[in-house]
Amino acid sequence: MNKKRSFFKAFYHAWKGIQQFFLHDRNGRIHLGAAIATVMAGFVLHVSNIEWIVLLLCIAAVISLEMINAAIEKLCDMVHEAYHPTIKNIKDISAGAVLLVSIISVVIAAIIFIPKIMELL
Ligand SMILES: Nc1ncnc2c1ncn2[C@@H]1O[C@H](COP(=O)(O)OP(=O)(O)OP(=O)(O)O)[C@@H](O)[C@H]1O
Repeated sequence: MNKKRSFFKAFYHAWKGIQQFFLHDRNGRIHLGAAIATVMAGFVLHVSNIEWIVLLLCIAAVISLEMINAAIEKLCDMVHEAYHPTIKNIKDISAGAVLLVSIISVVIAAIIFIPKIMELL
């Protein structure tokens, strides 16, 4: 297979992964909803270019980490479905990474949005 073909094939598989996550994963749909709400708030509250960059980076960080977390969970379930302390440790650390970035993203969103909401009141 030539390089150009394999590049498009890899792109196609990655796109299928994104589709699978947003359509069939409960957390994927929740994160997609939160991302759409954030973007809508950005338009309504007229955020600046730099604020858009920060918000989009937060959205990308949270969603991509959640995708990796979902993949790790699936791998764990395939390798060892029954209870195992190491699986617990792996899943907890993976979920903790998502929680950490999510909390920081909420704080960043609050820093950007709250003053703009206050101005409207
Ligand atoms: N096989 C296992 N062995 C030990 N602990 C597990 C195991 N499976 C799940 N757990 C524990 O349960 C928690 C939740 O795991 P689970 O796989 O249900 O993920 P989740 O956060 O509920 O994600 P989702 O909502 O996507 O299913 C883990 O963080 C871990 O503490």
